[in-house]
Amino acid sequence: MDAWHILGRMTMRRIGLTGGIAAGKSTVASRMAAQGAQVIDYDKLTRMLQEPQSPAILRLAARFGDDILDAEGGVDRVALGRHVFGQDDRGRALADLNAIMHPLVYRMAEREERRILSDGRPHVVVHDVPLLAQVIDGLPFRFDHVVTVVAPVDVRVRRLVETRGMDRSTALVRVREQGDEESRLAIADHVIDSDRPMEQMFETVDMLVDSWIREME
Ligand SMILES: CC(C)(COP(=O)(O)OP(=O)(O)OC[C@H]1O[C@@H](n2cnc3c(N)ncnc32)[C@H](O)[C@@H]1O)[C@@H](O)C(=O)NCCC(=O)NCCS
Ligand SMILES: Nc1ncnc2c1ncn2[C@@H]1O[C@H](COP(=O)(O)OP(=O)(O)OP(=O)(O)O)[C@@H](O)[C@H]1O
Repeated sequence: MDAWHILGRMTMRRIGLTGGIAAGKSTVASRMAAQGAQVIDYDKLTRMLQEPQSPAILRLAARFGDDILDAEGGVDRVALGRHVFGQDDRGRALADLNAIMHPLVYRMAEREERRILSDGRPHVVVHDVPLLAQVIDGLPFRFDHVVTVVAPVDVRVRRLVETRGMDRSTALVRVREQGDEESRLAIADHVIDSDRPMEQMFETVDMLVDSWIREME
């Protein structure tokens, strides 16, 4: 183990955070940040890597065609989504998308973590990864704790309808597409139920962040 990893272990707690669509993961991540945690948002990293000039662009266009590009030369995510999810060879297309995106996303996450730790102070670093249960074995990180945010299917569907303007049947399809709640629960050592009043949920989040800070003392 090199000096960097020894230093990293002494000065950080690394947390994996996940949850199905509309389960409340972003709400929990924001609360963790407000309590002093540093959050690395993998969705945001993916979107940055799909902007013009990114090293992912040429490879995505070579695999999926120039029509996945928008007028500025970034990725048109709706068009890319159609290529990936709308084809017969969906499994193959998804594997190819992952093979292009994942190494780049992980490298950015590693860089971001190094930047956070560079002040030499102890940090709770939260990796906010929507598909954590699927990718956890391939990540170049091991987590001290994994948190999964959950809510019942009907609550998540209602949230998608009320806050994201989706119709009920589309919302149900989106929730079911991400139906693998069991694997999200299997990797978790803490489960946060977002089908409780916000203040109660925040109390749980605050207690967890406090306990991780104490683990570093
Ligand atoms: C395919 C893309 C362009 C579609 O974008 P769009 O904004 O239209 O939809 P959104 O991101 O909300 O995804 C739609 C649905 O597909 C699922 N999905 C997206 N990417 C993946 C993936 N790599 N594997 C399995 N399911 C996926 C999501 O969970 C969601 O339910 C986008 O999801 C994408 O770039 N995915 C790759 C993500 C990735 O590799 N992330 C790395 C971090 S682990
Ligand atoms: N405890 C709670 N009580 C009431 N509403 C909540 C609670 N937790 C989250 N919500 C609401 O649920 C909705 C979805 O939450 P959020 O955006 O955090 O989900 P998400 O899991 O990040 O979703 P996605 O992965 O789709 O981005 C938001 O409108 C949020 O305010």
